[in-house]
Amino acid sequence: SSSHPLWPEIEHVVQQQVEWARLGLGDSGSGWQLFAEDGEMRMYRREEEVDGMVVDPLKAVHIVKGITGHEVCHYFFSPQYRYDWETTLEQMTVLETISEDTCLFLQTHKRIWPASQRDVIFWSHIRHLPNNQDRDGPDIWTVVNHSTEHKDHPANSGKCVRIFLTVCMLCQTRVIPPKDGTPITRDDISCKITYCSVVNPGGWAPASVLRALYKREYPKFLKRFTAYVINQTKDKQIMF
Ligand SMILES: CC(C)(C)c1cc(CCc2ccccn2)cc(-c2ccc(S(=O)(=O)CCO)cc2)c1
Repeated sequence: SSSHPLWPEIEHVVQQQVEWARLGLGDSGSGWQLFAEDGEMRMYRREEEVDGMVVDPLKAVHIVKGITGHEVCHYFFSPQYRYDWETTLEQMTVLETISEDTCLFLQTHKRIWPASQRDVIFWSHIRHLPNNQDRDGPDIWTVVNHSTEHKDHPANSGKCVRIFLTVCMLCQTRVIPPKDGTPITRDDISCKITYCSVVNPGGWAPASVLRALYKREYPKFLKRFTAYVINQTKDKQIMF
């Protein structure tokens, strides 16, 4: 509900992330390095450090056939599916259901050797930005996850190092209606995904270790997640 204390921050961060995700990668001078490619998926990162810690922003663009942006965002946002696709997840708790499109999560992730175990608290918001203003404008679905504090779970109070993240999953659905006017099937749809992520690993971890971990884990994550959505939706009615 828009009266929740987090609402102004949610509104601001969602607008900012949608703008950021919709920006291209700029010219080569903007520092984005292509570090992973797999079929239609292209993953870019920039090398950035904050207080000596690696916080390399990541931007991935992927085009997936047979699913819609609404379906991608539905499976990314909804807590009930997360253990199916988030394999680094050890424990997920919904601390608060702020509204039907906004939740507060506490997640502990499995330890990724040699870094120590991490946890994260973030709000997650799903939003449909229809293109009703101009017909051929993009119809966008997005999920934004952004770290926040919680009075009952102070950072670094237990066994885990607290990480901080901002993640935006932005999707644009493309439909090519069949010429003969027959109903649209999954062969006629595709989804352009822009996934932006900045993960601050919290406690100190060697830059080389983190960069190797990011390089290995991120491509796996996006491939696994999109394959999961394809598999979950293949025999279901299209969710536009
Ligand atoms: C390695 C990397 C892929 C960057 C990574 C490592 C870890 C585990 C914690 C961690 C971080 C840094 C170093 C070691 N372990 C967590 C995450 C992470 C967590 C959450 C989300 S989310 O968008 O909120 C989807 C819901 O889970 C995305 C990414 C990423």
